[in-house]
Amino acid sequence: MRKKIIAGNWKMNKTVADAVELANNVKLELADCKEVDVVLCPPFTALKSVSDVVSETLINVGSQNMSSEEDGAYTGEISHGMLKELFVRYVILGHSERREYYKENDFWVNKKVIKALEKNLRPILCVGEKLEDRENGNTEKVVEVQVREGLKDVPASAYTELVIAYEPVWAIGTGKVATSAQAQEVHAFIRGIVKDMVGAEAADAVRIQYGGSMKAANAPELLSQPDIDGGLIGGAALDATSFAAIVKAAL
Ligand SMILES: O=C[C@H](O)COP(=O)(O)O
Repeated sequence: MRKKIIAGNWKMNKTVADAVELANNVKLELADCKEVDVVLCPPFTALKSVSDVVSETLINVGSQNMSSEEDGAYTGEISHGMLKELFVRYVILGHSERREYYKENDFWVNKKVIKALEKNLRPILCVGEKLEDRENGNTEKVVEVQVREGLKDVPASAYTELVIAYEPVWAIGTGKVATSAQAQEVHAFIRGIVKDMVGAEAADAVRIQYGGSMKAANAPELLSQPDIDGGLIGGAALDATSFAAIVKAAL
């Protein structure tokens, strides 16, 4: 039985003061939540403060990116060591906004996934098709390449640690949520690719989150699908009550 995982991706929102307030409000609702893995992913600037707020709770902290390199002359980058020092446990990698606006490609995303696993951080690998891919019938083709390339050379034993987030780009921040049937179909497809890559045991163990306009109202149906193991939440994670309602839907 896979434990559900609900992660809030705060994206480029929240000053340190706002982040502390939000984390405190989430803590009031979810500090002792054992049944679901809860992860807060604030901007880099608020990681330390949010880690401090949730330090005595079961809530995890994640970052929204990570460098594939160790350290050195990489202006603007943040390394695994810097994140671990702030008690970061999860790293979102290959989010569609990074792929689209910062031209991150599967090669670099894969390097980051490998580095994160090597350093005992848990990658959340984001994959998903654009609207034109879906309209042209290319959803599976696009998602398959992102999964195979993003997870290239990852051993079967690591699939209990990593998380895949299926985020149809057309559903992100648009209010257009994939239907539970559409999402389930792609999640089952992704699990099939993992099975083909590294075997049935890893495919059964890997957690696959859905992301894209998930909120309290649609979460119960999405989360009741057999291959949907959680959510990567954007907009609805910026409010503690709505985020907590999604976590409660996963119980
Ligand atoms: O990382 C989160 C996703 O991009 C979903 O964002 P959203 O819930 O605002 O659509």
